[in-house]
Amino acid sequence: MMMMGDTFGSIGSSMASLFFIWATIQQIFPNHMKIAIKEFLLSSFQQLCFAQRVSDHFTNLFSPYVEISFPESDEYRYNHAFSAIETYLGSKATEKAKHLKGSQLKESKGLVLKRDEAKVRDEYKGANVWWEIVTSTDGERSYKLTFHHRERSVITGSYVQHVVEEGKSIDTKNKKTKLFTNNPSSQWVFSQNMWRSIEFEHPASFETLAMDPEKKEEILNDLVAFSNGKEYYKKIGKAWKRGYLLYGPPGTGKSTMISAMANHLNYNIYDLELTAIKNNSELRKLLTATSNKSIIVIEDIDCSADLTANRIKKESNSTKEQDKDENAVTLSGLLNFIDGIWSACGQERIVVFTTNHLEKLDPALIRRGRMDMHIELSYCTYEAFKILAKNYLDLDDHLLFKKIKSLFMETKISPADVAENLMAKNHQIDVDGSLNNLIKALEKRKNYQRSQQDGKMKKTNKFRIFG
Ligand SMILES: Nc1ncnc2c1ncn2[C@@H]1O[C@H](COP(=O)(O)OP(=O)(O)OP(=O)(O)O)[C@@H](O)[C@H]1O
Repeated sequence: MMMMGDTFGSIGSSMASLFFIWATIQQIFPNHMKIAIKEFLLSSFQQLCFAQRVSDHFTNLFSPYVEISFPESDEYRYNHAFSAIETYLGSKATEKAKHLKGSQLKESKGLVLKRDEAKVRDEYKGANVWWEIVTSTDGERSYKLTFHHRERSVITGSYVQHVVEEGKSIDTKNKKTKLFTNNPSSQWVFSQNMWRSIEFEHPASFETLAMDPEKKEEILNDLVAFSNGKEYYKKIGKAWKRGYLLYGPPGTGKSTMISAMANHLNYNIYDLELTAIKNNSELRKLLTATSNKSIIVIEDIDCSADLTANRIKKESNSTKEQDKDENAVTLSGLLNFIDGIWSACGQERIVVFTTNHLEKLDPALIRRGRMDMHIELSYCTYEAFKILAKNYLDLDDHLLFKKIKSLFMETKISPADVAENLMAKNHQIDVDGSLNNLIKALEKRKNYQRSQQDGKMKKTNKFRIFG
């Protein structure tokens, strides 16, 4: 197969020879003969170029090979297929490669070893293909894929897609997760700078999350089924997204669970601060700028903007409501994103709302189908305590566990407060000290809850006597 580079190479060497001959002629022949020789040489060179082009044309016409090119940028935009191909080829059989390249990128989890060879052969469903990186004269890089024309349907039908998807999935596995927060619109520059991000390094995991093991298993299975559900969502014709509503008192692990979700799935987190958004149009721009494989979080949704107002009241005053739509983030704006047309703009998105006050939320916002799973995170149970004891004290059992178990049955305490008592002082684990601290805290709380209960009882009795 004749390649473009080869053509330039052979024309270049012919030109060099011509210049050499011309320099020799200049010294040997008289002037009148030089002109005739020059004309002869020029016409020979033109014929040579023409012959070369014709030869290339015929070589390509009769060559059984097909080539596809994947340039690094396409119409001034970065071509993401290029980097996916690069990752895929880089990861291909590094153990067999003789030339490797090691790099530690800022956004990558560890040292990455890649194959560093210009040409790579690959095999797919019995078909052989060759990849080569080529650089044009103006420095533009592209990947050239060559294969036999009889494999055309398998290569264009599924191989190319397989390479791009595999490359993207390797990138996702290696990539560090990020935590994004929205900037106020005064800082946006032509749809840029909407979000600022930092590396997300929270160590939370489902293993260390203290909650009922069965419930935890159910959530974990749901998340995994979601992330593997591409074909399923396509089949049923629904946007590939899922909503989780996390509710419960403060310190029960709602934020910790979001971190565990992100770490488990390797998704980015977009922490959406609704109070920094002026209207629905800004909300829409922000949400469409989020990436796939991400968790969009609105924490304390009951406190975020005016989303809890009664819709019946709104409907009775629709013109006022329209004005408001343009000047504020409204419930309808948010609902529109969650399951309206905008939700289909992205793939593989999880939306999480958290609240301490479930009763304050508009039922439209949390109805099933929008928020697919309602997860209650509640006070610490003995089962949850055992997970915290394992995390903080590396302990499966202890003499004091029996007493602690009976106290948990009568006392409401958040996992955050339990964790606080078990936490090592000066990084030295002190099992007895920590467990005794916890027992004291539980007893104190038990007495407080009893006195509250007694107070309530007295009030009710007073009411009965004088009522
Ligand atoms: N279920 C839990 N499992 C493990 N640790 C927990 C759990 N709940 C709370 N904690 C600990 O308590 C701290 C506070 O918890 P977290 O912020 O997740 O609670 P929250 O429910 O989001 O609270 P808030 O409603 O006040 O935002 C965490 O950093 C974590 O150490």
